[in-house]
Amino acid sequence: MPKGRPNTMNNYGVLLNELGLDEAFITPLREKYLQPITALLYPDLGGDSLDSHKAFVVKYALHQDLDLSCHYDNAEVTLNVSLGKEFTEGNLYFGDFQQAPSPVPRYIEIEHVVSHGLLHRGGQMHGSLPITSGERWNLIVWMRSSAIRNQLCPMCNKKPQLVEAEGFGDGFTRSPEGDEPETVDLCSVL
Ligand SMILES: O=C(O)CCC(=O)C(=O)O
Ligand SMILES: [Fe+2]
Repeated sequence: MPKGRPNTMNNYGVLLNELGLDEAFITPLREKYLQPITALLYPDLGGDSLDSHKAFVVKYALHQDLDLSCHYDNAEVTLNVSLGKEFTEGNLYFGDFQQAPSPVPRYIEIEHVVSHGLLHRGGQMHGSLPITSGERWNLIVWMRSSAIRNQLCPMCNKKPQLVEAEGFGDGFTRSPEGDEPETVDLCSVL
C-alpha cells in the first residue's frame, strides 16, 4: 500500500486518511466535539468554520525520529493528543507567532500527559524536544478554515494560487463557476 508522510520533518508518521479513518473518526470528532470549543477559543481563526483537516500520528523512538524541529503548522488550529506509549523527556515547546517573531525568542515547555489533548494556534512556532527513552506517539489534527485560508495562505502569506487536489487537499476552496464543481485545493506556492 503506498504510504505518504504527514510532513517532510517526520519520517515515521502515518496519515489517517490512508487508513480510511477520516469519515468515521476524525470528521465527526472535528465537527461534533472540537468545533464547539474552537469556536469559543479561536473566533479570529475561523474556529467556528473549520471545514477540513489533515490528521496523522507521529512516532518518536530511539534510532528513529527523536524530536521535531521548530515550525508552524499548515493549519488554523491544531489538536495534539498524547497516545503514549511510555517515554521520557520529549516535551512540546511553544514560542512566538510566525507573523510576529520577537528579537529574543522565548519558549514555554508543555509536558505531555498520556490521553490528554492540547489545542493550539497553527501559526504559533513549536517543536518537540528529543525523547531519551521509550516511544512517543501523538495524534495530530491540523484543522483548516477555508474562509480564513482562501484569503491568505498561512504558509506563503500570499493570496493562494490554487491547483486542484484530491480529498481535502490543503483545505482551500474555489467558489463554483458555472458547472465547475467545488474543489478543495492546494496552494501551488508551497
Ligand atoms: O510531536 C509533537 O507532539 C508535535 C508534532 C507537530 O507539531 C506536528 O506534527 O505538526
Ligand atoms: Fe506542528
